[in-house]
Amino acid sequence: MSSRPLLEIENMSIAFGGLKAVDNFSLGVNPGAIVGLIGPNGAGKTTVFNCIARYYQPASGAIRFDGVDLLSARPHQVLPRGIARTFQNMELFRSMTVQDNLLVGQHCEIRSGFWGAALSLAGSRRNESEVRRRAVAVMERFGLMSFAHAPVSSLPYGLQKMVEFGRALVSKPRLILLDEPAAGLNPSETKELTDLIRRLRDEDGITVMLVEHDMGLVRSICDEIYVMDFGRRIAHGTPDEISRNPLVIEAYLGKQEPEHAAA
Ligand SMILES: Nc1ncnc2c1ncn2[C@@H]1O[C@H](COP(=O)(O)OP(=O)(O)OP(=O)(O)O)[C@@H](O)[C@H]1O
Repeated sequence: MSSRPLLEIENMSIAFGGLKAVDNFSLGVNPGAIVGLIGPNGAGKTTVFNCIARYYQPASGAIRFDGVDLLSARPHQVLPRGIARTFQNMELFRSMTVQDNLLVGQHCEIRSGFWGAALSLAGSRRNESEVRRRAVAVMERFGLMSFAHAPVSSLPYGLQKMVEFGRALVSKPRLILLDEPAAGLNPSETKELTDLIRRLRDEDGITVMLVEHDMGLVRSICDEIYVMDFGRRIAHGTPDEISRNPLVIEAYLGKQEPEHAAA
């Protein structure tokens, strides 16, 4: 295993108007790790993801992926570099089928646009069939095969979340960013999700970074946890260290119900 972090964020800051959403934040995610990013509502977690995904441009600081500067990348270059993500409020094409949702966003690999179709380029056909093969493999793994041709809107919420998760995997990312993957799931779906995330790391070697409010899930699968409050990093450590950290307890108890933080 390489000793260099796969993802490094160094002293990153970004403000919206006068609000420092992320304030001098640093983090390192080692290859093959499952890393949690937690904190009370509005702490800046999704903003960190949006900076990594290049939706937001930090005012200062650095982000490196596999040792290479990521801040010079445009949003559409992030997936080809090996970073995929899911969204807090699922961004799916609800009237499209499950299979088509899995293929959307893979256009960096399916190069069969106008010229590909017009010229019947062998290379573009090969790319397309490879991406389709991977989409089928993801549907099989996620129990979505029987819904392949159903519109996403016809699926129960838990399965819709699986579609979004699955879509992030079709590109075979090295790092996946999961934004509240367990939100809205019932306990048995959360258990399935937990097993799935663990298997992706153990069997596929995918590095995982997740933002999540379900502390049971975070504690059970994360190797390390970073805690944010008011845009700043207030703690970093193992799940046990984090659950005993007075700053973390104070950040949660000050803002949320005690049982939420202590869970
Ligand atoms: N595009 C934006 N414009 C203005 N303010 C923003 C923008 N994006 C985020 N913010 C603000 O930045 C702060 C951090 O937001 P962010 O969504 O990153 O928090 P979070 O930790 O993900 O919260 P939650 O757990 O509730 O999702 C919040 O005060 C939010 O209102």
